[in-house]
Amino acid sequence: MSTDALRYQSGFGNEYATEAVAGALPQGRNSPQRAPLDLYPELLSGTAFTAPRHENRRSWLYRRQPSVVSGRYEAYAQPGWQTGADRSLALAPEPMRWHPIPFSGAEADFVDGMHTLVANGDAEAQCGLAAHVYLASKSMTRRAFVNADGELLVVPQQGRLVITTEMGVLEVKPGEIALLPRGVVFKVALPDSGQGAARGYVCENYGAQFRLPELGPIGSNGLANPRDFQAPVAAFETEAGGYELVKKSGGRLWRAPMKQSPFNVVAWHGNLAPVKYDTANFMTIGSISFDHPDPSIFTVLTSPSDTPGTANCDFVIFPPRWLVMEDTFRPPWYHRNLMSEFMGLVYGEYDAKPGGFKPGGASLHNAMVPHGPDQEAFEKASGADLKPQKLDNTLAFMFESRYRFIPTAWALQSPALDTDYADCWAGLQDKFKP
Ligand SMILES: O=C(O)Cc1cc(O)ccc1O
Ligand SMILES: [Fe+2]
Repeated sequence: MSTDALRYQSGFGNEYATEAVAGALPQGRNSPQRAPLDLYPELLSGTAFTAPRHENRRSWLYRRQPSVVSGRYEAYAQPGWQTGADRSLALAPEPMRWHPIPFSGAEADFVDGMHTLVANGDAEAQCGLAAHVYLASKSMTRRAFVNADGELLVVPQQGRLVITTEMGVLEVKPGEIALLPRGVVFKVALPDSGQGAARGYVCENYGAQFRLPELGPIGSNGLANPRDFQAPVAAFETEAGGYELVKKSGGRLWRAPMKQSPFNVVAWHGNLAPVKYDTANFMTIGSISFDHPDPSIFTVLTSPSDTPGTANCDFVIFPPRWLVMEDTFRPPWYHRNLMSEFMGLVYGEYDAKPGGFKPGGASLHNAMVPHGPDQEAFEKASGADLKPQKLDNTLAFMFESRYRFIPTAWALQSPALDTDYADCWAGLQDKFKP
């Protein structure tokens, strides 16, 4: 598959249709007695057949061999990739933070380089998510991956990724994100690997699929606009030879040999598709009067739970923006939240933690754990001249969930764990003047 001139189809959850060879898509029906070019029709369902129409996601793939043609699976060891909450862990209800997660020096591809930092919920119960960091130094070549446990939201922090999927190729760089549906086979190449390894964050969402948030009184435009999402056009590999398919299923990894490339889809149509999105296209809204608004105005995608407004996961970004609020403490307020907050930083500085939170690091503020600006941010913002100010060259993000996140043993034992994190608030004085 050539990546010279990647082409995309615009939109989020619309009915895409694409063929790498003209005439490969059947017309007027999905499954003719013999499909054009003798391809095999295969249905990929991302929701139950009977999901309401506005939530229903499925695509028809027309391929040289159906996915069922596969060797036998055997267990595959990847101890870094954990699934669901480990409730045996007694964890003090304290704020936690990690310095940039260091590269170990060990050669690893995107799958082997995946390390779970925190997880909640239960993949079998289809609720919750894991937040992973990938540390990858080599491309996947004759190796592909598929996840039956959840969809993957990939947030590159360092290095570009070329993500070859069954449905075509996506290229993403830091500042962009990729959303890979549950069940779609993909592999990840590192086009910049000569310049060092690739690092980024992944949200593995076991729950309802990410979708665009409701806009309410904002109206019919704004935040992440659907047309800025890009799905790939159909593309398939022609090189002969086998593959290893690694599959995550039931919290375990498995591998099977395949005689053919799984990237053999010649055409597809439907509304279930991998997509990419450039956060530079996010139409950011903020206060033009006073007060710091709730960060829900920065929601890019939301995975709802069965309680309205109480997300399984909100993917929220803190992009470059103007601050103009009058008589206002402009950074985030001190707060305690019912929801649990996992944060990462792609580049720049985060205004609540200008010194201590670094790109490639992470923080965790679980339900009702108090947090807010560190002392440095508090003092700067309480005395600042409130002229219009551009927060520029910055991109932080949050995976916010109704379920408490449990760090993994790997994250707790990591040298990147910032054991002095709470000291950033220790100097805040009682300045009350009765
Ligand atoms: O805690 C954080 O840094 C994230 C956050 C940002 C914000 O602007 C308001 C609330 C909130 O939880
Ligand atoms: Fe917060």
